Amino acid sequence: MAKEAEQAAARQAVDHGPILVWGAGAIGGTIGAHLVKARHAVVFCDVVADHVAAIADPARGLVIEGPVTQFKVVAPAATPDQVKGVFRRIILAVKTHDTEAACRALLPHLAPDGYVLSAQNGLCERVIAEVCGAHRTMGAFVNFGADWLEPGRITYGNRGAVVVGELDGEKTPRAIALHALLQQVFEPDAVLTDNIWGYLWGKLAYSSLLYAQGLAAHGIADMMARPELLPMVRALCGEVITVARAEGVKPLSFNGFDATAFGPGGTEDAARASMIAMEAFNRPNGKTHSGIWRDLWVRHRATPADAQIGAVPPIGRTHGIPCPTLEKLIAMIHQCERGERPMSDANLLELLP
Ligand SMILES: NC(=O)C1=CN([C@@H]2O[C@H](COP(=O)(O)OP(=O)(O)OC[C@H]3O[C@@H](n4cnc5c(N)ncnc54)[C@H](OP(=O)(O)O)[C@@H]3O)[C@@H](O)[C@H]2O)C=CC1
Ligand SMILES: CC(C)(CO)C(=O)C(=O)O
Repeated sequence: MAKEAEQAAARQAVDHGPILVWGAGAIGGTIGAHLVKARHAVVFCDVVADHVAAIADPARGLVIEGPVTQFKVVAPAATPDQVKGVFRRIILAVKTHDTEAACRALLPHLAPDGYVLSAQNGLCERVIAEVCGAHRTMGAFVNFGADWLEPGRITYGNRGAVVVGELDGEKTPRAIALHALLQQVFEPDAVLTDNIWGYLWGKLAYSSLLYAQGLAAHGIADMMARPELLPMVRALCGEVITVARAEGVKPLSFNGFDATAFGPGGTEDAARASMIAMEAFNRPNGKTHSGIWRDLWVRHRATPADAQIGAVPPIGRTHGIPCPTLEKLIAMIHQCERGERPMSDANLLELLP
């Protein structure tokens, strides 16, 4: 069957009813707003009552702004206790550490033949599968940049990789349909993969660099432009990728991040080239600093460190793989959360092996 015909058949078979976006912040709000703009029925759910009120209010609405696009949509929105109905497609975009609580709250609204798509960082698909069932869990990897500014306002800072895939790698009709939908309404370069775990572990390795940036004053591109940090970058990514390989996962590359360069046999030259490529990807971006930096220094709230990169050292221990640089980074992040360590570019030097 031709690709277009296959996508159309898949859509007809599985695209029924409105999409519920659970967690309407930077990521959920940006994807959901694009769906609404393309005239798809979307219901937003978020715990921030004033954000919910803004999205549903024609006088306020959900505004997407920034260098990529600017528009406003108005859509039905509710706090978790107000959500009504059962949905076949739920996009989950809460912070990693809120995943289990959100899954338990959304469970009554998930159709028996529906699915939850994790538009998140970390290994959230494991948690969703535990609560909702593996057959009702779809994987996603997102690397576009967005920030929630205030109720009803989100900056879409830069395009980035968007990937979807079933946990077992099968190209099911629902995965084909969802991929086609995201390509049409949001990211033309969206990818349908048979190795979603490879992308998720790749993003975990990249995320370790985003956590490191969270300790510093300068942004992601500036951190990648510091050659003296190459050993830190190699140590952090190397630890994550070594654990991934022990788990039987082959981490994948994206947006300048070269998973091979940081894996077994990866050379210093290849790692340096990847740092340069990551700098080039991030340099023009409207989102200059990581979400972790924003949690620490703008929103003054706890980061998802333990639920995200913090998941790696315990998995490493089951394989006898130590992760000393990651553990040091997590401890430093917690010092920042407690107000015991100021933001400083010099923090990164402490992570040199
Ligand atoms: N922002 C970015 O550029 C990127 C983010 N990611 C990942 O995407 C995921 C979402 O992050 P992001 O959009 O930035 O986060 P945001 O904090 O902007 O949005 C999450 C929203 O979900 C709300 N929320 C928390 N708990 C619940 C719940 N139980 N039910 C419903 N809503 C809830 C939050 O409220 P409250 O604030 O009160 O907790 C917040 O409004 C994370 O895993 C992140 O790491 C991935 C790539 C890029
Ligand atoms: C910086 C970004 C958008 C990846 O490029 C990210 O994933 C984050 O802030 O958590």
